[in-house]
Amino acid sequence: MGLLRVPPGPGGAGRHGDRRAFERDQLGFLLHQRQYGDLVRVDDGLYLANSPVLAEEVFKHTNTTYAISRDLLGEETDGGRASEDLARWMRARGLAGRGLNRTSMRAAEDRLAATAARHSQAWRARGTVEAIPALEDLTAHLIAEFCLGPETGRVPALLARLQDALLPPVLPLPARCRVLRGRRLHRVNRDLAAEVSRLIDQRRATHRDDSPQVVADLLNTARDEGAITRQGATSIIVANLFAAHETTAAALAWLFLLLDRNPRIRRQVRDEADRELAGRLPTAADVPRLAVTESVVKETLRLYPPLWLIERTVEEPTELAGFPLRPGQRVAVSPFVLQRDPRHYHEPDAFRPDRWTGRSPADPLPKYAFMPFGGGPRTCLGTHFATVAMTVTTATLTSSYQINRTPGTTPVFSTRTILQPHKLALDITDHPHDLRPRPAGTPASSATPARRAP
Ligand code: HEM
Repeated sequence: MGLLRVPPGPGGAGRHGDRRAFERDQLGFLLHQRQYGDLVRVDDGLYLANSPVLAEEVFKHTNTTYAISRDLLGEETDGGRASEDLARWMRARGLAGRGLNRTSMRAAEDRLAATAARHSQAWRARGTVEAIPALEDLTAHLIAEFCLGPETGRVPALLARLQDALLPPVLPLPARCRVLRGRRLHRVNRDLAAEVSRLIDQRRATHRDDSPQVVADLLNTARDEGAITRQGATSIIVANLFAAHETTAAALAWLFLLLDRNPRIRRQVRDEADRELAGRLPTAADVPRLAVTESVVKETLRLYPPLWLIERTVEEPTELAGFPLRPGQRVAVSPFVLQRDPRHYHEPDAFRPDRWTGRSPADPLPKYAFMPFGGGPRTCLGTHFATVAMTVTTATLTSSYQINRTPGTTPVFSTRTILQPHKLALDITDHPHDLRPRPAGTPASSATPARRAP
C-alpha cells in the first residue's frame, strides 16, 4: 500500500526522477507524461497535474493550501509569502482589478485601437519587423497608456530594459557575472518604479475630476481614502505593466504566425474587419461583432499559451487525486498540455478557430480545459485587457496592412522565458484600407468612408 502512495511517473520511485529530460525538451517531455495519468510524479519534489479537475483543485486553493512558487519576475519565492504581504497584495489587486474589468475595458477600447494604429505606423516605414520586439514595444505602449494615461514618460523604454535584464542566461554564469546581472536587474526595477511613481503623482495633480479614466486614477482615489499607499499603487501598476506586455506580445506574434500559415482564415479575419469597420478604427461598439477575430485570439491562446507551465508550492499537508502531498513539494499545471488534450478537443493540434464559434452548449468544455489566464484567486488580472487588446490590435493591423512572414526565415520555438516564436520576421505592406479614427461625436454605425492608400 505504501508504494502506491506515490503517483506513477517517468522517474519511478528514485530520488532524481527525470528532470534532466525535462530540461532537454520541455514541451515534448510534458506532452509525453500524459501516458502516466492525471497526476504524474516527475521527481520527489515535483508532480504534474494533467486534468482540468486537478488543475481546478490546485488553483482554487492557491493562497491557502498552495502558494505561488514564482513572483511576476519569474524569481522563485520561498513558497508562502508573509501573510501580511499577501493580504496587502490581494487588496491592491482588488483595487487595480476594478480598472481592468469588463466594464472599464468597454470605455477604453477606442483608445486601444488608436494606440495600436499610431504605433504600427512606424512599421510601415521599416517594411520588415522582427515580431517579438516590435509587438513588445506596441503592447508596452498599450498597457502603459491604459494604466497611466497618454503621458507614459520612459516607461515603455524601461520595460524593454527590464525584459533584457531578466533574460535567463543560456549557460550558467560565473559568480561575478551573476552578481552584476542581479545589480542590473535591481537598478532597472528601481528606475521603473521611480518613473511609475512620478507619473502616478503627475496624474494625481492634473486629473482631479470624479471620473477615473485610467487605472492610476482609481488608485489615486484609493490613496486619498487611505486604502492604499503611494508605494502600493506603484507596485501594482509595475506588476501589471510587466505581466501584460511580454505575454500579450508573444500571443500576438503566435497569432500572426498562425494567420500566415492559414491564408483562408487570414482572409476571413480581414473580410470581417473590412465588413464591420468599413475603413474605420475599431471602437467599443465593434468588438462584439468581431467574432471571427475573437475566435482566432482564443484559438491562438489555446495552442500557444504564453505561460505554458504554472507551478504551485504545497503550503500545508493535503492530498491530490488520492495521493498525499507534503509542504515544500511542487505541483505544476501546464496550460499547453491541458489545452491539447484529445479528451477535450477534436484534432487538438490543429488551428481551428471555428471550434469556438461552433461548439454545442450540450458539449460544454470542462472549466480548466482552457486556462491560458490561470484561475482561482490569483487568476490573471489582465484577462479582459489581453483579450480585447489582442482583438482590437488584430483587427486594426490586418485591415491596415498585409502581414506576411518574411520568405526564407524560420522562427525559433522558445520556452526560455514564456512561449514565444523568436526571430519571427514579418513583412509589412499596405492593405488597400488606411484606417482613420471616427470623428468625435459620430455614432459607431455611421462609418467614415475608407481612404485608399496611395
Ligand atoms: C495573453 C496575455 C496574457 C496571458 C496569457 C496571461 C497569463 C497569466 C497567467 C496564467 C497568470 C497566472 C499565473 C499564476 O497562476 O501563477 C497571470 C497572472 C497575472 N497577470 Fe496575466 N496574462 C496576460 C496578460 C496580462 C495583462 C494584459 C495584464 C495586465 C493588464 C496581466 C496582469 C497579470 C497580473 C497582475 C498577474 C498576477 C496576479 C496575481 O498573482 O495575483 N496579465 N497572467
